[in-house]
Parts: sequence; structure tokens; C-alpha cells
Amino acid sequence: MTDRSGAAPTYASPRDPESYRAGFACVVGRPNAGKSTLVNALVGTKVAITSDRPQTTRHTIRGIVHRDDAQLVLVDTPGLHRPRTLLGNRLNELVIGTLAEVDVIAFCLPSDQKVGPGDEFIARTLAEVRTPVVALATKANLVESQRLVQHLIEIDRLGDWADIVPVSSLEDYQVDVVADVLCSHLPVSPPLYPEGELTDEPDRVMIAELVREAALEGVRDELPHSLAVVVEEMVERPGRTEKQGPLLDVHVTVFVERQSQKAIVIGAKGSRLRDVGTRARAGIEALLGTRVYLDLHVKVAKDWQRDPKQLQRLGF
Ligand SMILES: Nc1nc2c(ncn2[C@@H]2O[C@H](COP(=O)(O)OP(=O)(O)OP(=O)(O)O)[C@@H](O)[C@H]2O)c(=O)[nH]1
Repeated sequence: MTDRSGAAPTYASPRDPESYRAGFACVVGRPNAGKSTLVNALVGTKVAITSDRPQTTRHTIRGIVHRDDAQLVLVDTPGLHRPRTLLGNRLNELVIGTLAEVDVIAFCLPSDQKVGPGDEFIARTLAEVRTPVVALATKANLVESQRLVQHLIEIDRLGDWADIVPVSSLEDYQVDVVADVLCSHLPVSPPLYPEGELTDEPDRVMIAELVREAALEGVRDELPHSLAVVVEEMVERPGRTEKQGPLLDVHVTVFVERQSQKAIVIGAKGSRLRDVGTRARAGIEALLGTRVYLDLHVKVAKDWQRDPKQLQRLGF
């Protein structure tokens, strides 16, 4: 693969090629289990989008952990959940396909919640693939030690795990242990990606996620499941002087399912959409390192979650 500038990539020179490991890990768990936060803690910078609302991670986002002894490529999956709509089905197909291809799976089970039917569903799915699974008691800082022990026992009963590790991504408790354990399951291999690369997610997907995150912020209804974002076009504005500097025009469409949801996203006299645009633009400028003019449109695509044609158009 080539990097964005087109220059020849520099690969890490492993200290000991005989023992250097590299491979893929997939992070699964029910919605809100702490998957994205774990990926960010492992990689050490924000690559996946977190929110306190379930299922905000629609796309598979990779973060890459570079170590002296290993390179761990993390695949952050959408919430693995029981399919209710066609979208749910597609997501689960995507997740299962990914599970079979990776070298190790991290299964997140939040310590502040009992092991439940959602976790059992995922455990059954994991039992179908041969990939080793490391079970993680996430958000360990949220509970007393007695409750944590109980949680670890419940996890142990749930399936056949390669390891079980309690972790808190926010408190940086045992994040390094999780990295060690995941790396121990990778094959001996030269590095797969150039050093310093954190994510190979295309800019468009990251931009769409930034807009989606901004559009969801503070909305207290069922919008998360009804919102999809498409980056239609990214073009450099012609005729800019050197003094003005480059400006990138980014045209984005936010799809909602119903007219009422469109009104929520736009807000009174467009006030909310302007805020969404301002927040998202700041993130996009930070991501791309250039000034951006963000053009946001909200469109109603009726029942897009259930319509195969619409799903394809929206990139699912
Ligand atoms: N206290 C505490 N909260 C955490 C920890 N890890 C994650 N959280 C919180 O749990 C919530 C969900 O975390 P995410 O990382 O977005 O969860 P996710 O599994 O990626 O969620 P989906 O994308 O919905 O599947 C967020 O509000 C996080 O801040 C932790 O170690 N301690």
C-alpha cells in the first residue's frame, strides 16, 4: 500500500524479525460495551467515534498499534446485535465475515452490567469461528472488586476463552496487558503497515462519522438508528490566492427516515444544523489539516434501513 502523499512508506525495522508479530484483532461486544474507547486507548489517539448512545459505529474502523515487538491492527466492529432490520442483518454478516478473518478477537463485556442475552448471543456466534477469543471485563473501574470477581466468574461460564482480562480504558488500567495478550495471539510476521500509520480508514468515512457524531449530539430520541451520512463530493476551491490559502469544499448529505426527523436535525430556522456544521467542520479541518467549507444537506430517504437499494447507495 502507498501512503497519502504518494511517498514510499517507511516500515518499522523490527528489533528481532524472528519473534516480531503482526496481525489483525477484532473488537466485539454488545452496543455501549466500550469497544471504541478500548480501540482509542490501545492506539493512543482518537480514531473511532465514541458516544454514550448505542450503535454509533457503523463502519469498520481500524486503528494500528505499533510496538517494538508487534504490530496490532484493530478492527472496530459495529455493535453485534440480534438482527431486527435488514440493516441489522447486513451488519451481522459483516461482523461474522470479519471474525473469521482476524487472528484474535477481543470480546468486551462491561463490568457494570450482568452478562445477559445480548452477550450470550455474541458468545454463540463466537463459538462458530475458530479464531481465539480474549474476553475483556471492560469498565472495570466502575465496580467494586467483589462485583468484578462475580463478573469474571460469569464470563468464564459463558464460553471457552483464550484469556480473561479486566480492563478500564478510561482509567488506563491494564490496557497494556490487553495489548500484550492480544499480540501474543498474532502470527510471527513482518509489519503490515508503515510505521506511524494510525488508521487506513478513507478520509470520506472519517468525515461522514464526524458529521454523524455532531448531528447526534444532544438529540434525545431515536435518531441514532435513523441517520446515515454520505460525503457526496470533496473539491478544492479554484482560484484561491496564496495569501488566502487552499479551501476544500465538502458536500455532505445527512439522510433521515422521516420528515419529523429532518426538522429535528435542522432545528428552528436552521439553528441546529448550523451548530452541527460548525462542530463537524472543526473536526474535519483537524483531520485533513486544511480549511474546509462544509455544505450540509438533510434529505428524507424513507425507510432507508429496510431498503436494499438505499442501503447500497448509503454504502452498506
Ligand atoms: N467509566 C468508564 N466508562 C467507560 C469505559 N470505557 C468506555 N466507557 C464509556 O462507555 C460508553 C460507551 O463506550 P463506547 O466505547 O462508545 O462503546 P462501544 O462498544 O464502542 O459502543 P457502540 O459503538 O455503540 O457499539 C462511553 O460513554 C464511554 O465513555 C471505562 O473504562 N470506564
